[in-house]
Amino acid sequence: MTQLAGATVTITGGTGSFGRTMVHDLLKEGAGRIHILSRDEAKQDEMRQTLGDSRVKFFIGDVRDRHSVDSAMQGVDFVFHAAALKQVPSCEFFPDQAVKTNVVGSQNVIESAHAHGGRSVVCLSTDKAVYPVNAMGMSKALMEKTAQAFARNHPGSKTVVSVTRYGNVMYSRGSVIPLFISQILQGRPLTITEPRMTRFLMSLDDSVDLVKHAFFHAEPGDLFVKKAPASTVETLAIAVAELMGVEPDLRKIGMRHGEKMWETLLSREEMIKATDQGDYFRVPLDARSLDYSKFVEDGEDETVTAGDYDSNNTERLDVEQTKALVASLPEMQALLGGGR
Ligand SMILES: O=c1ccn([C@@H]2O[C@H](COP(=O)(O)OP(=O)(O)O[C@H]3O[C@H](CO)[C@H](O)[C@H](O)[C@H]3O)[C@@H](O)[C@H]2O)c(=O)[nH]1
Repeated sequence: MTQLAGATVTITGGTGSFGRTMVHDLLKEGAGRIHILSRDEAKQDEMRQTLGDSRVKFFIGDVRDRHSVDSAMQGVDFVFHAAALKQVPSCEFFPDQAVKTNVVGSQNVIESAHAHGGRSVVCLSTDKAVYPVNAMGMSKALMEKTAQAFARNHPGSKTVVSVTRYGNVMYSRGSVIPLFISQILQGRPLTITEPRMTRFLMSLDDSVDLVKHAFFHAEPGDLFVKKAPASTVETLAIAVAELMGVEPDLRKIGMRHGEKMWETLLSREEMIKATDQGDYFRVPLDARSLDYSKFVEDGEDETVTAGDYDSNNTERLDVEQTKALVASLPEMQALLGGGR
């Protein structure tokens, strides 16, 4: 029996793909109550009917509204904070909205969890928060800083706040694998932005593992990433085409606005401090309390020699390995098993 048995868990953004995967897992683990806080009543209703489990309670609200956050935190033990604005273009056009949800909203969640005596808060971040080039990544980077500042400024708190950073989720809504599949089904060429571009490849189950690892192992202000392989987009396109039984027909469209050639899960400054925990890297909080000298007068020599952990230098999958990984996804198995 894990520590989740009988526990009350609040999930913000609980009707999204991360939230749903987490709910299924928590129910299996014997969680006592699960509080879902989210904005969309239709999605909540659909989820309520599909789950049919009275342990899951639904709260309509918005992380921007502290009062609504408080109502979902009654009796809470664990908090998984997944609510976010995460689309690159919408955050680019409305950065103030990204700040309200991703930064101010996260602060509300953390402070509310603290006020309600929560044991552990895990905030979901993204590789796009490292060396960010777009407003989505920048606002997520500030969310991370907000979580770490809470830990630094509340040393005696019984609420442990940590961050998990995540790469691309394979088969998530609007992402490139379902796009390639729909292009294949329509007999169209696969659009590739830039063949050499690399991305970490992760599954939703990996994310649940990472969050649970953080729930139980985090010290205040810790940041965790799960090690993951990567492929180029060209390899990914060929792999999907071959799995679907068609000749790869690729059309290059060029890099899109606000994207990078590769993503970084840990910067070199973080890699210097990181400890290798097997499947995970843990980066402890930089707990120098308001020590301005480290930012101004004293540098660190190791920073020069250490390297990032990014989708170019992690394990690189070839076409066969990428096919095996994509074929293991439940969505892909349903598609291939059901015929085309
Ligand atoms: O037609 C396309 C579309 C995408 N890609 C490439 O495929 C990779 C993955 O693209 P996704 O769109 O699946 O993922 P992104 O890394 O671009 O980011 C996506 O996931 C983010 C969350 O991390 C945000 O939700 C964002 O808005 C969303 O586009 C990228 O290298 C991209 O350049 C192509 O080759 N062809």
